[in-house]
Amino acid sequence: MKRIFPFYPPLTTSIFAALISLVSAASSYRRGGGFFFRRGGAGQLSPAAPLSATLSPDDQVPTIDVAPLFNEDAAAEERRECVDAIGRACERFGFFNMVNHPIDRELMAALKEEMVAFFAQPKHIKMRIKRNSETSRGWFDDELTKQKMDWKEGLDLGKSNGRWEGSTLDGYNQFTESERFNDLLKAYYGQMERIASKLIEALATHMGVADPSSLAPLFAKHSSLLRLNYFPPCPDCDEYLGVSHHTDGCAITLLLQEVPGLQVWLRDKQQWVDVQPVKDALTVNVGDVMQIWSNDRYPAALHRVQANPSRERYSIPFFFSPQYDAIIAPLPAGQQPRYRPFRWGEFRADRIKGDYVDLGEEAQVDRYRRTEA
Ligand SMILES: O=C(O)CCC(=O)C(=O)O
Ligand SMILES: [Fe+2]
Repeated sequence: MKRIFPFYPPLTTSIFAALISLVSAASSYRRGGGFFFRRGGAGQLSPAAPLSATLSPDDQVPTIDVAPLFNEDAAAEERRECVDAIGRACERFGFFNMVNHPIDRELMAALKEEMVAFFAQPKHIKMRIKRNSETSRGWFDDELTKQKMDWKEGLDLGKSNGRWEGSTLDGYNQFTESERFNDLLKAYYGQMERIASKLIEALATHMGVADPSSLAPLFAKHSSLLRLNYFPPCPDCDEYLGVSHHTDGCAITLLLQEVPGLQVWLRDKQQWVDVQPVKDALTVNVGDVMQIWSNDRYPAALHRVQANPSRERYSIPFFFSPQYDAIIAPLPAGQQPRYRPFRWGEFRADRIKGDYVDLGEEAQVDRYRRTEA
């Protein structure tokens, strides 16, 4: 298969250092085992669990042309079809690939180039911006998902309360030493904000919210996270995953990925399905907040990333989350709400507590589920 990124020697030293590290940095955006996930025994969750051959082409994550959402001149019918396709994909898969999005291709290419150069630096340079007990943002190579070390490195950056500067419950940004890279990250983040807002509006439309633009104020001062992932080749793919199974704790995630490895748990087939990268597409998935807003109509997608024995992989998820003071509650009128309202910042703060100490199972949005529902 075509290598998308230039080859850089795997940074195995940092990974081994991470493996023997006593730091237990539980993920800020990880959890799994949602209520839709019926465990089929440990084997089903293990990295090497085989995919069954019973899938049909209908069971593949759909690719959707999203141009009508962004084109002012698009016919209403075209826009409706697009919204329908997105809604249906979110109901069944919690995932879709979107093509014909308006992201600047040159910006994407430049960002990828800088990302590869960043992770190729020696560990002691990356350590200068290591995330720590004061800030959840920066570089890391000690991510735990489901209390298990992920086979990857990452770099987290994002606005806090709508600003790049300052410190909030997520901590503060630690920028890289490359001004060009920092500028590209900010520019890309800006494009993600715009596209994610449109997708939120599309889903609000699909679920019949009276004013689909009414969610926009909940993101006015958001603290969404841009994460850069680097997955070095892994000598023991039977033992490790790039990222263990989890759902994303945001509203929706927009993911740039070019090398296979990502899989989603298909509930109706009770098996893992590859989320194949599509050229020039961005992959979108449903997070916990959207599950609650939709009152379970769009369940947060349970997904994982397989490790690869020979091939490097990079990915860039953008986790679009509401602002801290947003009250999250199911939106559809005329339905029994399955969750009680909660303040987003409270949940986020609890999740961050698990970042630096292994507190066992992380905070889950399921704690807001009404037992009588
Ligand atoms: O790398 C990917 O394809 C997905 C990564 C992911 O799920 C995450 O960072 O939350
Ligand atoms: Fe994820």
